[in-house]
Amino acid sequence: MLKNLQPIVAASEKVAAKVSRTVAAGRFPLILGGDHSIAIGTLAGISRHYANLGVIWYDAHGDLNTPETTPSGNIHGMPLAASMGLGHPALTGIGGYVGKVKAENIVMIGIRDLDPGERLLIAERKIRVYTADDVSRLGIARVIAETVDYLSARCDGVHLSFDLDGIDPLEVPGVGTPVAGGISYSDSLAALVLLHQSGIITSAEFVEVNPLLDRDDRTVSAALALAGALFGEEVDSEGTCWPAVATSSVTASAAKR
Ligand SMILES: NC(=[NH2+])NCCC[C@H](N)C(=O)O
Repeated sequence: MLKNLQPIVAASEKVAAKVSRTVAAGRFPLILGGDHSIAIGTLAGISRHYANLGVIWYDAHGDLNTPETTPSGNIHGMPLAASMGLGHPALTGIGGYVGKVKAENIVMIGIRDLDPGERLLIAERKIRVYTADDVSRLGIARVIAETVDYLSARCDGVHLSFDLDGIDPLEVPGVGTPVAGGISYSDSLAALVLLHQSGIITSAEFVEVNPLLDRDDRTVSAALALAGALFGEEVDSEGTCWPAVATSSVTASAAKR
């Protein structure tokens, strides 16, 4: 059983059409979710403009389930599979074509919660994965450098699909499916600075921000700072990004007075 299939199909078609127009107009599509099912629409809208769209999937989860493998029926666990052409035809066919992303053009970062069917798919299709543990072991700078090298050699555009649950939930609690042991917020911010410097990112989305589950707006602020970093906003020595802290530092210094 797929939960909320019809409303998600309708929303995905709308997102796909709008995002496609944005790319066609030569502008940078930035999509803010919403749960990760939104990626079905964004990738459908973007990929038609590229021969080999690369995807960086920054996430705790694989989101590679199909109706056969899903443990929950939640479509936000399926967007990457659907974009590869696997799953329910109503989802794989969004935008009027099937197969938006090729397995060899995907790099997953932060992964630490995979269902059995997802593990199988990753192994079969040889999808490139950096787990959260790989990031601690290799360092974020090396992971991003390898990702940039790998994708820039084969892709004519790169979409960043950034799920806030890729970051450790102790730092960003406002997500629906938190998994312990995530990438630190400061490493994540560093990743976005490095991606900005690489110049390879041609579209991006930030998803799974749920203000109802947030504490002290931490997740909302993090998402704003990460998006800012992707566009070259300055990050200070503490790893905070100016647009997100501008108000809070003013309040903090006002409070001290
Ligand atoms: N975008 C997400 N938060 N996905 C979580 C997916 C969790 C689980 N693997 C499922 O398919 O139900």
